[in-house]
Amino acid sequence: MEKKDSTRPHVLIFPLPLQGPVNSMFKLAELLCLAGIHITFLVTDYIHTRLLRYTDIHSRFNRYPGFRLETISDGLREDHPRGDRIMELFDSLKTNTKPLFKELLTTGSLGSDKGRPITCIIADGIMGFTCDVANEIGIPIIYVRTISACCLWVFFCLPNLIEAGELPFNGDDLDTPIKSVPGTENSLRIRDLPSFCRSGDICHPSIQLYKTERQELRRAYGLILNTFEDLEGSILSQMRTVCPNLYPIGPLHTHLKTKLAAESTSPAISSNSLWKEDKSCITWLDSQPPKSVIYVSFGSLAIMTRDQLMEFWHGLVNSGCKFLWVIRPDSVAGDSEIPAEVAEGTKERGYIVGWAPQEEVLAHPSVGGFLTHSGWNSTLESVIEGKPMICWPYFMDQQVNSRFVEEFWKLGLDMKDTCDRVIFEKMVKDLMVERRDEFMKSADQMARLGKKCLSEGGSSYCNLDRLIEDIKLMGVER
Ligand SMILES: O=c1ccn([C@@H]2O[C@H](COP(=O)(O)OP(=O)(O)O[C@H]3O[C@H](CO)[C@@H](O)[C@H](O)[C@H]3O)[C@@H](O)[C@H]2O)c(=O)[nH]1
Repeated sequence: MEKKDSTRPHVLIFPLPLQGPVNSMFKLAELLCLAGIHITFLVTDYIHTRLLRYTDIHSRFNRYPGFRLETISDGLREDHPRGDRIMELFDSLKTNTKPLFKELLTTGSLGSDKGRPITCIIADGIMGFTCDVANEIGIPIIYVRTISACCLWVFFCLPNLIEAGELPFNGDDLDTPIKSVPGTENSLRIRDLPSFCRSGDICHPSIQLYKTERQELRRAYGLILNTFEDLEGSILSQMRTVCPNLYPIGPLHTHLKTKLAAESTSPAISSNSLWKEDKSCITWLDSQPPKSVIYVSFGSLAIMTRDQLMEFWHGLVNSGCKFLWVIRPDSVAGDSEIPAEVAEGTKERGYIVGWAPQEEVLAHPSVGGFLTHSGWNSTLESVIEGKPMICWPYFMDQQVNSRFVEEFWKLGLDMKDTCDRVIFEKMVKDLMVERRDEFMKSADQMARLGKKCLSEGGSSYCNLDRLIEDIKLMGVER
């Protein structure tokens, strides 16, 4: 018998309002839409304004009649530098957005999509207030974390690190090995832990926030991760000992492309970018020899000093490699203009844009390597395209990711804690020429495994099927 509309699954998706998480949660939303699940996607007003300005999000989701975009306030002034002062954003979400979220779910329009109530919430696990509300009103919640499993595992182990006296760190030697993160074979050093772990203060707000992740994530029905077994299997096994119901369904962007291709549906032409994409760089790449270009981008939040910019510039020029460099207008501290020397000198050797269509860039045959800040989306996008990386982590999970790239996965070089033109020049030459074969062997293999896990019977394919089944059951049970 046909189920009544009111028992059809209707998922509310609420991402953390930052570029990386919004990006991957849209991919997840589209994967669920393809499975016939109704989605209400909740974004903050700030994110909504940028999506309307830089994407054609509405026409893109038009093909899914069950998709709706809704907005909520993050409680901050419009000109607040959210990306720069993330803890203030977190605090405001908890204080100001939480009551609005509850109101939307209990009295507002969210639950009234033609009589189809919300049957499941999928929210970023760092926004624990969503779980408070979900539990209060009796809606099952599944958490998502859009960082790597390896970083999340370090968060899970923070209480162990504190108990063992490895944190707070009051020493001088950042190469001190870490012993209280099982499964990492003592290969992590203090410098490879999330940046806030270097603080000698146990009361540091980030330590206080992330040390509760293990308990926090266990409050939810399960945890969705944008990763895959062949990449992070040993860490996922460790995580399952404390958080058994994991859904590793990544890499999400390729998972979506694979599903769309299987349905003979054209992939989305628009992106989820919160900046204006400059597609002219693709034309420039078209004119370059295969694998000759190093792509340089530090994601949506990282900020460098003018000195650091100049060190990178000289290193790139001295390496003799062509480069494509994303310099966001807000990415150089105190400077919105690219120095004339850099702009002028780049004409011969490379191309600079304010924001690139990154997935397309990394898939381009002319790109041979990636200088990245090691944000998790960028890392996965590089892994799946088989492009080796030089990692210059800026903060948080990026410190852990960059260590895994070099030490565990052998996919590139970790340049954390230094920004020196000579070191960088050598690394570019190693990545692109001298040690190319060594890196390409691991990169090709991991890219192959990353695609295989998305084909029928593959781990991410099966985990997505399981997630969809579980969501559908929640719809029937409510
Ligand atoms: O010119 C550009 C630069 C980036 N991107 C996209 O922007 C996203 C950037 O995401 P990510 O690489 O994860 O970096 P951040 O924007 O810095 O992401 C934040 O969120 C991530 C988790 O989602 C964390 O891993 C990071 O540490 C955190 O800084 C990626 O999908 C890129 O494809 C573009 O489209 N064009």
